[in-house]
Amino acid sequence: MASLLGTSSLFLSPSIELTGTKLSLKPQLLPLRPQLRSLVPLAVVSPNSVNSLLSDEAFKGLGDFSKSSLGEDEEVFSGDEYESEMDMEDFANGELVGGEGELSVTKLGLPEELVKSLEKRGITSLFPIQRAVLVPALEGRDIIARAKTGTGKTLAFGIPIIKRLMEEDGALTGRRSSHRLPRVLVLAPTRELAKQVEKEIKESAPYLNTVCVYGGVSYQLQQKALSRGVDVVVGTPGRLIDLIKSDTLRLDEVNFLVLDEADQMLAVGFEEDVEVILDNVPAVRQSMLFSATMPGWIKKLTRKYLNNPLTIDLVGEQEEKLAEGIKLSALPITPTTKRTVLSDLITVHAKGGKTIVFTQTKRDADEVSMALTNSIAAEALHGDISQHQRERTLNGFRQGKFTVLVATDVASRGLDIPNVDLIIHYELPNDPETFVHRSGRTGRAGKAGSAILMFTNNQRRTVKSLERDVGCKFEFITPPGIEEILESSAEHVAATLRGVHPQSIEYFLPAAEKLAAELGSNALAAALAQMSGFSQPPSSRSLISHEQGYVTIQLTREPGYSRGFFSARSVMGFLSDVYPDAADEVGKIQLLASEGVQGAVFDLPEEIAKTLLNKELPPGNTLSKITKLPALQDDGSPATDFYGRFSSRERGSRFGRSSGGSSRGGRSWNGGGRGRQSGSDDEYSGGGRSFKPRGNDWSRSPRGGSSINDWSGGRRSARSDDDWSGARRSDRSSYSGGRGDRSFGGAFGGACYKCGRPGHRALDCPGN
Ligand SMILES: Nc1ncnc2c1ncn2[C@@H]1O[C@H](COP(=O)(O)OP(=O)(O)OP(=O)(O)O)[C@@H](O)[C@H]1O
Repeated sequence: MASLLGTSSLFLSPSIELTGTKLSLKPQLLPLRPQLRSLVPLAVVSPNSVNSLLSDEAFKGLGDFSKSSLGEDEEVFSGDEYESEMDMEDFANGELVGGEGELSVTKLGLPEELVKSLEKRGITSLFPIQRAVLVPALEGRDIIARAKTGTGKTLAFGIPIIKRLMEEDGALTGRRSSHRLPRVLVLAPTRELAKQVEKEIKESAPYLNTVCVYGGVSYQLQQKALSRGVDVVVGTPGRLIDLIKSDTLRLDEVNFLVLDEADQMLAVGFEEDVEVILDNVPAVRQSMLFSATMPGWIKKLTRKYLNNPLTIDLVGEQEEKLAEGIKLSALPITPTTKRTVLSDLITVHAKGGKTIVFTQTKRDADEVSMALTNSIAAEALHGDISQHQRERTLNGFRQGKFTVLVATDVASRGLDIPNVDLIIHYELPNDPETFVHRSGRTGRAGKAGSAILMFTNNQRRTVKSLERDVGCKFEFITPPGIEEILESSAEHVAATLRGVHPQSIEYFLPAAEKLAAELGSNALAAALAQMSGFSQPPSSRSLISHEQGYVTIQLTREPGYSRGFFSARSVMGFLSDVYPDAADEVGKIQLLASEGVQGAVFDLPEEIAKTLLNKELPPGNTLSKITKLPALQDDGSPATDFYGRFSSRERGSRFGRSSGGSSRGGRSWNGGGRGRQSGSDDEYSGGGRSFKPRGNDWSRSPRGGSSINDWSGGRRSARSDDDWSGARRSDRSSYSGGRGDRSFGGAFGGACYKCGRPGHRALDCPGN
C-alpha cells in the first residue's frame, strides 16, 4: 500500500512533553519539505536517534507493544523522546503558544473554517498525541498510535484527515456531489464509541457529511443517509459488513482508514469482520490504528494491512498508564455491605458531580442502579438495553438529568462524557486494560477526577497485581463515616441552594424571615437536613460491617497494663466479664495495627454499647465509641479476623431471617475469615449462609444454638481445615466453647483478660 504523499524524513510535531508543561526545545533542523514548512513549525528527530527510541518495554503490563512485535523496520517514537525545534523566535515571543504553553491551533496552517470550529469547541491548542500525529499523518504515513485515556486521540486522526479533505474539496470541483462516496472510514468497536467519534468529527467539521452506522437501529435510515453522498463513515464492523454486502456502502473511494480502539475489536469478537472490511478498502490509502495493547491479532493486522507504519507511543515506559489527574483509591469491603456503602461513597466522593459505577454483569448493573435510585438518581447502561434507550440514557447523563450511571464494561471504552468526577469499580475489572479504560472515563482532557476500587478480602492480591500492572498506587480508604456523609450532603444541598433563582427566593423571603426570627439558624439547619434526606436523625452505623443500628467500639489497653498476649479471644473474655450481654452480641473483632498499643475494635448494637460504655472497667482498659476506624491488623489475616457470636445477624435479617432465635444457630460464625479461607465471595453473597466447612454441615444444624457445640467439637476433629493456623483453631474452639457455656451453662469459654488463658474469667484467675 502506498502512502499518499510518500515519506522521506522523520518530521514530528513540536514539543512533546508528557511529564510537564515545559517545552523541550532543541535547535536542530533537518531539511524539511517546503510545503510542510509552511504548515507548521516542525519538530525533528534525528534519524540516528530512532533506534534509541525503540522501546521493548513500552507496553509493559498492558501487553506487548514492543519493537519485536512490530517488525524490524518499524519506527517507534515514545513521546518523551521527541525534541522540538520550532521557530524559536516565535516561541520566545509567545506567538505560537496557546493556553498553558502549548501550540496554538491558529499557527498550524489549518483551514480557517476548521480553526474556527475547533475554537468554538474550546480547542485552542493541540494535545500531545495530536501534535505527535499531525505531521506524519499529513505526510501520508501509516500510523500506529497509543496515548492515555481522554487525551484527545479522536482529533489526533480527525484534524489531519479533516484538513486533507478540505484541501481536496478546495482543489476538486464537483467534489461535493450528492452521490459522492466516503473518503474516510473509521472503525470503532462499540456503538457508543462510534457515535462519539461521529460527534467529534461533526462538531469539528460541520461542512463534511459524516454518517455513523451501527447495529440495533434502523437499517433503512442509515441506507438513506449513505445514499445522500457522504465524506466520512464511522461505524461498528457488524453493521458496516451488512451495508457493504447489500452494496449500500461502497468503499471504492476510501483513502483514509482509521481503526479506533483496535484491541477492543478483538475483545468483542470483531476480528473476522474487521479483516473482511480491510480487504474491501482500496489498497492505496492511509491507515491509522489506535490501540492500547498489541495482541497477536493486531500485530498481524499491522503487518498485513499497514504500510511501513510509524509507531507513536505516548505512554511508553511510563509506569503510570492513567492520565495524571486521576486520584486512585481502594476500599476493602465485604460483599454484603457493598451496596450500602456505595451510595455513601458517591455522596462523599462525587461531591454532587457525575459518577459512573462499573459492574461485571448486566444484572448487577440493573440491581445496583435500582437500589441506588432510592437515594440518588441513577440509571443502568448495558448491552441488553435497546440502542435507543442507551442513547437516551447517555444523553440524560451528559446533560446532568441524573448523576449516577451504573454500567457494564460496554461503557468503559471510549466514552467521552465531560466532567465525570468519580468512577467506582463496584466489581474488579477483568484485566488491567479494563481498569485503565474504566478509570479513564474521568480525568479527561486534562481535568481532575477520582476512581475508587471496591474489593473484598480475597481480592487483595488482585489489587496488588493491578498496582503493578497499571503502574499506579492506590490510597487505601475506609467507608465514609456518618459525619462525613452528613457534611457532604449538607454541602451538596448548600450548592443547590446557591443555584436557586433570586426571584424564587423573593417569594419565600417573608416565610424565611418569620422562621428565622422564631428558630434562628435552626431554621436553615432544618431545611438542610430535610433536603439532605435526613428529616429523621441518621441511625448509627457500624464502621466495620456498616450495618444500621450498630456502633463500633474501640477497646484500648494502656501500655502499662498490656501483656504479651492480646487476641480476639481475650476481647471476648473481657466483654464476658464486664458485660456478658455485650459478649453475646458482639460482631466481628479486629485488632489494632499500631505497635505498642494493645487494642481492638468491634461492633455492638447501639443500646448494648451505651450500657457497656457506662460499666466500670478493669484498670488500664478504655472503651470508646469511634467514628473513624483506626489502622487495623490485616483484615485478611486469620490471626486477627474474628467474629463474635452473632456476626451474621444482619446478613440473616437482610435475607429475610430473624436476627435472633434459631437463626443464630451455627451460621453465626460465617465471616470474613471464612470467606478468605475458602476463597470465594459467593459465600457471602447468599447472606453468609452458604459457607460450609468442608465435609461438615455444621452450619445447617437443626438445633439452633446447640450447633455451636457441635461445631466446636466438629471443628476440633475437622482437621481438613488445614489452612487455618493452630492459633486460629484454638481461638475459635475456646471461644465457641465459651458460647456453649453462655447458652447452655457449661464452662466459661472466653479467655481471661488478665492472664490470657482460656477457660476461666479474670475474677477466677489463678493469678489473683
Ligand atoms: N486539543 C484539545 N483541547 C481541548 N479539548 C480537547 C482537545 N482535544 C480533544 N479534546 C476533548 O477531550 C476529550 C477527550 O478526547 P477523546 O475522546 O478524543 O479522547 P481519547 O484519547 O480518544 O479517549 P479514550 O482513550 O478514553 O477513548 C473530548 O471531549 C475532546 O473534545
